[in-house]
Amino acid sequence: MADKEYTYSDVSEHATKKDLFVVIHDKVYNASSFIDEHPGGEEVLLDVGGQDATEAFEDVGHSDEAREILDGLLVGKLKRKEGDPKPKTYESGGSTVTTSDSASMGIGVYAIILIGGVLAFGAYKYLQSQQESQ
Ligand code: HEM
Repeated sequence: MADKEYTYSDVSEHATKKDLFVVIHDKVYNASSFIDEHPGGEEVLLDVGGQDATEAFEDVGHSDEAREILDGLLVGKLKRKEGDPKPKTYESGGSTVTTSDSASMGIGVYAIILIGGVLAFGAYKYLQSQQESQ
């Protein structure tokens, strides 16, 4: 059953509390048995019912336990057709994507510190040579 393929339009037909499919990382999950137990409430799950919930799910930073529950709800995988919405937020199939942004920020900060250091050293050397020539 878990290797059944669903298109977006198949998934979008399951958007009620008793029959609730969500797509996360191109896999299709039936969340209706879990919705009453969801610590984040039923409202958020109903909001993404029948749609791609990858971004909403990853934004919350769900635990490994949440991912295990997800495994148990798997009903199939998503079959993409041309014109379907693009997969959301993940490029490498990994779980966290926002890290690349902060990594490049980090390099920028180091570059500024490095340039500042080089300039300060140059100024120090320059003043030293001025003093020596007096
Ligand atoms: C079928 C998919 C989902 C499963 C199996 C699931 C499971 C869980 C679990 C087990 C927790 C407890 C904390 C943790 O272990 O991370 C949790 C918390 C939470 N979930 Fe989900 N979740 C799903 C989808 C979503 C979606 C689509 C949203 C949309 C925003 C969402 C929003 C939240 C929020 C806000 C919390 C935090 C609640 C709190 O700490 O008060 N969840 N979820």
